[in-house]
Amino acid sequence: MSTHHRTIAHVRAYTVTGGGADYHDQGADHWIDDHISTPMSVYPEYADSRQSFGLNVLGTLMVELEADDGTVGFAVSTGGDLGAWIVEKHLARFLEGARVTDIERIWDQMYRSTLFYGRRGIVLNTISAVDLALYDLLGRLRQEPVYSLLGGPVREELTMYATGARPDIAKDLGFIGGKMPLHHGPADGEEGMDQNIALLADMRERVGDDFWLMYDCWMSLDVDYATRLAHRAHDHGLRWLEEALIPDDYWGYQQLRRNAPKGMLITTGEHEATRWGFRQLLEMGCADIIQPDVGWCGGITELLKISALADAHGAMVVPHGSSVYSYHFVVTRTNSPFSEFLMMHPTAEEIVPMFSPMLIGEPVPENGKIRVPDTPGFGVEFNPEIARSRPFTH
Ligand SMILES: C[C@H](O)[C@H](O)[C@@H](O)C(O)C(=O)O
Ligand SMILES: [Mg+2]
Repeated sequence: MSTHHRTIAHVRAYTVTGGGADYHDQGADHWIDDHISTPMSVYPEYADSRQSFGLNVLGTLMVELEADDGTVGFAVSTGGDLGAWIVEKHLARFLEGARVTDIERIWDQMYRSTLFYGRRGIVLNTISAVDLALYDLLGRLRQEPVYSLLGGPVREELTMYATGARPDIAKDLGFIGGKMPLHHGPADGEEGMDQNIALLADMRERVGDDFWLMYDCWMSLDVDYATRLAHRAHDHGLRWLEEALIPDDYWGYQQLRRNAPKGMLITTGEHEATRWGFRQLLEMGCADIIQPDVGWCGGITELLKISALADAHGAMVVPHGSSVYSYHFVVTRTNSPFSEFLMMHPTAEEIVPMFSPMLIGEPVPENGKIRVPDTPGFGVEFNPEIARSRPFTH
């Protein structure tokens, strides 16, 4: 029977804790939780650790789809119990019995049916996970990698930059640039601002003039602070300033991009979702690079639309994290010239797979490049040694 006639027989949603797709859920003493500037830094009791205000409360959501011939596709995103409930109690009805190839209709039904409580956030993370699982299933049924389903690769391998505390080590590992978390925001005053600049200056000294350095501000600044930071950081060759403001402040981003020194890129979109959210960013001229996370913005089905919109606006699309799910997309688009690799080693000194230890076969950069797996679907398997639970059924 051709794939076109295959239907989805079973939908199952599992949750997993301890790293993986919820990569912020790490142990103690990890660089990713070490006094990073956040929107909660205005409250001193939550300034030292993001886990202290609950960044890791969600956990990983794993969606498994089984076709009527027993073929199983899966995907993971951030979503935990809440996502599992949405899949089992609400979205499963649009999947079971539907044709595996009806991806567009399924997305539309998931989106429309959840509008009264959805639109973005956890609901879009969940819709994304289902959509990615559908692509994985379709790839496995057709025995093709997902990038082939998307029109095929436009390049042989991906060029990667690293996000972590040690751009100097990232340079030695062959990455094209290093993005550091910003440690101090407005609540830390001018002293904090000086420390931000001192760290950047120190890194610039270590990596030389040609290596890209970026600051990830994780939604924690205001326009005035971000503008001043951008101008001081420009003296040290900062390539881009990322997610300086809260995602809802489109007007602030518009102003910041106007204020930024010539040559410095303003980037955002990691916590934005759907073609409509990105339309707002693009039409208002908020960013030079948009950074949708394919596990949060609506999945591949939505990222295709977001990417086309961005292309027409002359903006690059450099997806946030999301491992194989973004690699298969990025390799098919000319307006996504490079990719992010999140350094999940506790001190960012070694390369470990981004969603480690959850996936088997997850590719890692070698000399700063990734070859996207050509095995069916996204080319990864769920690690059977990882405990998962199924909190709800239907
Ligand atoms: C390093 C940042 O604070 C975040 O943890 C990370 O998720 C991010 O924003 C990124 O762009 O990778
Ligand atoms: Mg970021």
